[in-house]
Amino acid sequence: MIELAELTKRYGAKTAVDRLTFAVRPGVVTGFLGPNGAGKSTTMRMILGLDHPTSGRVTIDGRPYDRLTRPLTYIGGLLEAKSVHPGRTAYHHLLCLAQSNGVDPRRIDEVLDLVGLTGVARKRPKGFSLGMGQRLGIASALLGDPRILMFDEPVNGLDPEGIHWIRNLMKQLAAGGRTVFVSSHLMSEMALTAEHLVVIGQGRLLADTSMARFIEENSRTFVRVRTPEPERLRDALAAAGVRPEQRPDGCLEIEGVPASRVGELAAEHRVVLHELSRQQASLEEAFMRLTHGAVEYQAREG
Ligand SMILES: Nc1ncnc2c1ncn2[C@@H]1O[C@H](COP(=O)(O)OP(=O)(O)OP(=O)(O)O)[C@@H](O)[C@H]1O
Repeated sequence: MIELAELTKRYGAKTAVDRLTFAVRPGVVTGFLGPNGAGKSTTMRMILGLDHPTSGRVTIDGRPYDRLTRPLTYIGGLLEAKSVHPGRTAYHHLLCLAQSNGVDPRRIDEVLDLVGLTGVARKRPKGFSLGMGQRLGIASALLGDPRILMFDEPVNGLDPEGIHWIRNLMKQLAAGGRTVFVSSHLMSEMALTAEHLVVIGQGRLLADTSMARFIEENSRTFVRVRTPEPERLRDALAAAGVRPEQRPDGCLEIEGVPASRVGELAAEHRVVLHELSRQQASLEEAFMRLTHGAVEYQAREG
């Protein structure tokens, strides 16, 4: 488990991370979201001991990162910035990490195989594509077979097959009881991967909740109906105290009543329906609604 308590980081007058308190628990993939500059990378760097908090603390299974012996066996991290020595082959990069963390070198072939880099193990990463670099970063994170994994934008540069692979890998790791904490700007991808969400804006915690609840609480859910007899349906609904809203495309929208009830009322009054569906906003819409006031860098519309 990763635990943050009042974690704060200031750069001069700029507060990048502002009293963040939350826990990332095992068993589910936890998504970490926030607009550009919200403080996600700074938070992740502090978790891995790469940046020192101005105040507050963060612990990995109860201990700060710099107090872990053989840290790679506790937490594996993939951060956006590449930290691969350009002169070493992929295999040697992993070997150095294994040796400094007391990891059995036999694990190297396992992780290279797992990320699909066995064929280029003896090549230098400077010739790697962005996607191959990401895969090597993921191999490094998995090397110590840690209970906690943290990925900053892991799908960056990956092709659709690679994205599918990393999504399933994260889900499998979580299903096996590991703690998986992942940031991404791709909302559709996050919606498919994470079960729990932590959302920050301007360094502050905005939400720490399940994916389903996050969407429900930050969006409008309604029933959409299309009928060739809108007046008759409107009367049938009005008789039951339900007031639909007419949309320019001819559909009716109804809030606060389940789709099943709308269908029953239409059936009772023998009104033909061409469409009856429950509409819920996407994660992207819910995210935009919640973070609207916390966006630091915003382009002008138009
Ligand atoms: N070394 C630094 N010195 C000064 N300011 C910094 C430094 N690192 C980060 N910041 C500032 O702290 C804030 C948070 O940055 P951070 O990179 O953590 O955000 P982020 O959520 O990861 O953003 P993005 O989604 O764009 O990657 C930003 O305003 C950034 O400019």
